[in-house]
Amino acid sequence: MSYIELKNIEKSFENKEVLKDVSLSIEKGEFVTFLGSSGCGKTTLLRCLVGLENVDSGSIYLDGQDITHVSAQMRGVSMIFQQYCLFPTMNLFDNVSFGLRMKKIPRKEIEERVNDVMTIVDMQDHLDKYPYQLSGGEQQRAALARGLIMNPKVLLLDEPFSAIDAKLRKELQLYLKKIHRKLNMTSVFVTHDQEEAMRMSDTIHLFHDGVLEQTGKPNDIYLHPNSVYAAGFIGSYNLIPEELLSKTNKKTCRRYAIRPEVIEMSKKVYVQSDEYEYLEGIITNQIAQGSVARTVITINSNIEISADSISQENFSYQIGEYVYLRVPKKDIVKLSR
Ligand SMILES: Nc1ncnc2c1ncn2[C@@H]1O[C@H](COP(=O)(O)OP(=O)(O)OP(=O)(O)O)[C@@H](O)[C@H]1O
Repeated sequence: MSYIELKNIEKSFENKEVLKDVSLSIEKGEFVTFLGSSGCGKTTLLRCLVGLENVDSGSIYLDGQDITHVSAQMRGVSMIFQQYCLFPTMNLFDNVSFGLRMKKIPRKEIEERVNDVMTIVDMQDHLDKYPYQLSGGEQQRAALARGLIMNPKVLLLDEPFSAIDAKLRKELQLYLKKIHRKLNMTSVFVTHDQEEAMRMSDTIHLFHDGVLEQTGKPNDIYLHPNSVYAAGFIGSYNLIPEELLSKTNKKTCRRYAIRPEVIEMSKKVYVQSDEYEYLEGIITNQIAQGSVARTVITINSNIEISADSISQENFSYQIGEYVYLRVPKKDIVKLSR
């Protein structure tokens, strides 16, 4: 049995099914992410895991124990929220030690544990400060310390960095990974940001409309999405109808997915080889994305394909220009649904 097992979880709010027969398992020490678009049920599943929501049916096991009906306080799971949820009238020492004080832990032990945990999040010099005296990133680190101090069996993080600017967010992501490696604490992270999920996770569970759509290692999901939804959500795949690729003129519902970065573009017709599929069309847009540039090519006047190249290569092309494309067949993903 895995460290955490969620079995056939169902949950509705006001007759709306939010979680539909969700089953997944998490290993001890793993960093997993629940990824999916807004409203797909990620936070609800996290709240069921921590015990803030009851499931309608299904079971939750932690470390071999059935905790489905165990109260949130008794589960040994800590949750860090998007809003830092620090008490504004308490300094950091009181904020971080709050849970231990509620448990009537002796003062000396509290001081030691606060010191340890504030050293881990690199905030040992801020104990006397109040939340309003801290930056957003510092507040989130203090919230993390408040979760860690309880020595939870599992740390749950609900979009903890979504209110933080892009640069600091990347720093905190690296920081959290470092802490995770150091403490080897089983962690479940919720985000709708695929890049964040790719960067942080050992395993990604991708959700769509209350259903677990795909589970895998970040690179596996990136290279082998199994559905139109997964391909659209991860890696900005181009979705191509079969008749366009195979040149058989077969009209099927089957779709293929191609990542923008595997498409090569040329002003001249390619010499044909069995290893490639070939397309051609007109450049209808160019989008600068820093070091990478995205070119949009319209094929058969109605299908748009994005191709990524390093920005400098892209300078030689113009909107309106006719171009030839080739795609290695090994990089074309056949979608099963
Ligand atoms: N307490 C509640 N009462 C009624 N509906 C709810 C409640 N909590 C969540 N929902 C609904 O359940 C659905 C899933 O919500 P949830 O917060 O789990 O989604 P999410 O994937 O975490 O989205 P986001 O990324 O926007 O937070 C949404 O339609 C939401 O409106």
